[in-house]
Amino acid sequence: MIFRKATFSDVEDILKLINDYAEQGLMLARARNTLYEGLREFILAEEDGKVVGVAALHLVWDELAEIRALAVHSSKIKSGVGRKIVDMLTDEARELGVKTLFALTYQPGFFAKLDFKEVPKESVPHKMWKECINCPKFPNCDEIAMVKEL
Ligand SMILES: CC(=O)SCCNC(=O)CCNC(=O)[C@H](O)C(C)(C)COP(=O)(O)OP(=O)(O)OC[C@H]1O[C@@H](n2cnc3c(N)ncnc32)[C@H](O)[C@@H]1OP(=O)(O)O
Repeated sequence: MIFRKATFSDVEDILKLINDYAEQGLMLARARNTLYEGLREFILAEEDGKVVGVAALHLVWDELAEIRALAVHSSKIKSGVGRKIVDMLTDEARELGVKTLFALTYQPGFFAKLDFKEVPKESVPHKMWKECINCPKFPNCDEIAMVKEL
């Protein structure tokens, strides 16, 4: 398995991976245009030419960044792919000077394993929510806020 930055030729595979889970209500769906615009944020896992895992590091504000769009193919669940991708994005965040890394998720147990702590949504910086207005669930967010101080 190799872990690498995403390129244009990965877009359709990434969309399918994310949006299949979105249909099950496990994560938010992505539109093709936003994926192109944010393509440089993505790291993926590839095995036998197939994309089997993906996630993005999104910079939000001064020293603040988000792990988003994390998805591992069902055939590779619980084999360390998600951890490896989030660890790589965490290293990248550190290099950039990020001090607070967060995720909004329905999988707090996974993020807890990676030393993220659950926090009350009201306690997180307002800047963290600046893109929520574009979310179909706004203002009724039911995701859990997980934070890791770097
Ligand atoms: C910010 C966001 O994008 S939230 C969206 C998250 N994505 C989804 O829910 C889509 C569907 N789910 C998935 O794609 C995967 O199950 C993921 C991304 C949640 C986890 O990826 P995996 O590659 O299976 O996790 P990985 O194998 O690296 O697990 C790391 C550790 O977390 C544990 N773990 C994995 N998933 C979970 C979970 N859902 N709940 C609790 N613990 C978990 C593993 O057992 C492992 O523990 P260990 O180190 O003690 O062995």
